[in-house]
Amino acid sequence: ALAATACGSDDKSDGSSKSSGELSGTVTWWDTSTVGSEDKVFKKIAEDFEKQHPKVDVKYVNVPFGEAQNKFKNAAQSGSGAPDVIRSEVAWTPEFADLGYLAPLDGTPALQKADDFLKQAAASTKYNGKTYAVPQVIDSMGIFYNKKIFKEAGVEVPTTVDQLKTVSKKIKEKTGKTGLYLRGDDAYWFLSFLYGEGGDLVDASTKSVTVDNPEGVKAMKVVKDLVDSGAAKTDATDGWENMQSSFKDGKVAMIINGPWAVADTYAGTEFKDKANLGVAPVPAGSAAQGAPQGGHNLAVYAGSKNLDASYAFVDYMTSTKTQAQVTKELNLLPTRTSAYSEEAVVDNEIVGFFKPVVETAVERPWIPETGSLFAPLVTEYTKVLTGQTTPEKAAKATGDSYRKLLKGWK
Ligand SMILES: C[C@H]1O[C@H](O[C@H]2[C@H](O)[C@@H](O)[C@@H](O[C@H]3[C@H](O)[C@@H](O)[C@@H](O[C@H]4[C@H](O)[C@@H](O)[C@@H](O)O[C@@H]4CO)O[C@@H]3CO)O[C@@H]2CO)[C@H](O)[C@H](O)[C@@H]1N[C@H]1C[C@@H](CO)[C@H](O)[C@@H](O)[C@@H]1O
Repeated sequence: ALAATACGSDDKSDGSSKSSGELSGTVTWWDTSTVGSEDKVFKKIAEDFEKQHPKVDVKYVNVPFGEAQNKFKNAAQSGSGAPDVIRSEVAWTPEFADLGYLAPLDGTPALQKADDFLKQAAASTKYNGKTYAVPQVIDSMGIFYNKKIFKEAGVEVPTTVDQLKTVSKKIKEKTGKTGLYLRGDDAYWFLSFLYGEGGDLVDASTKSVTVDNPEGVKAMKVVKDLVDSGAAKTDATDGWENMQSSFKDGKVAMIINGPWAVADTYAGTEFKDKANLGVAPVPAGSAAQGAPQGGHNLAVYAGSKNLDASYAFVDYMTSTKTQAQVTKELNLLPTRTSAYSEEAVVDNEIVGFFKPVVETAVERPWIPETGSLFAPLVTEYTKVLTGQTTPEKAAKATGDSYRKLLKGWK
């Protein structure tokens, strides 16, 4: 069991007494994991923590990914209703830290064996020299493909955008199915094509906006061409559901996705036989190949009335053993180096594929504004894919929005 820190008075006004080092009180945890596939695993692990700390009551609250960020900011700002612990997406963490909403964790029981965390995962938890969260999962993206359809069409997995078009054409001819479902309502699905043209959204080292560089315009042309050529299909809304159901029902041969989608994908008719799911690197563009880095951290609300139990909970939820259990049950990638030598992780095929992908994933700038780059981008990205604007106009409009957001950037 996790020994609480022995310092401090036995009885605290906030009801979290630590007599004889025992933790007590309530820890409210906002989890953003996917309901129906991930949430039950995380809920069960939280209950295991309660068994180790009978006087602690973990109030598990599942808050949808699309709502949690603003919900937390509103609650933290108003000083009421914020949880003790939040599952803070990698881009939310620097923003929450900058706003003063997160408790620094250096030197607390929440952050044990800090050098055991992958450096890419730890990067999003550091802000102004302090650590404001503990990495829980790290992820990136790859091509998910249906081996049966590929076999039927007699094609190999594409390694470039050009091959993606050729392969999709052949799949259409041989099976009548569309090659790729390209998610059109979430700009995260644009990034690997942007990186493939040698572009990026911004360059934090020179404080310059780069999304409207020629590489950015080219990438917008690439994704437009995938849809216009019939290689890919897309939707302006309900992208997650449409992408997952098209792939799970065998209506498309490929999607681009990450480890967080594996549990849901395996529930599809096409993947009852898990061996039918193949995963491969995202296709290279004309200049480069690269996938974005994502993931989630656990952070403690600066205004928590039960810091001691919250620290212990975060440590438990991100421990080597817990990470190995999450990999075993959900195929998610650990953030602790030590977890990668746990038996359940060593043999995991999804981890085997995504570990090198994560290690070479394109680093994002962990500045407070980094998460805010997606809303203006998705507006233009969706319009390009649905023929409502041109690649040139979309890139320029996005760049202009970024220059308003990033004061003083070129
Ligand atoms: C627009 C958003 O832009 C950015 O988000 C980026 C994000 O930065 C990228 O990294 C990437 O995230 C990956 C993610 O890394 C990857 O793990 C996975 O996550 C899985 C979980 O694995 C799965 O367990 C489950 O949770 O489900 C998760 C999601 O499936 O997939 C994610 C990609 O989906 O892509 C995000 C963009 O989507 C902003 O950060 C905001 O989120 C912003 N939304 C705000 C917008 C506000 C109004 O404007 C609104 O008022 C606000 O309330 C909204 O918050």
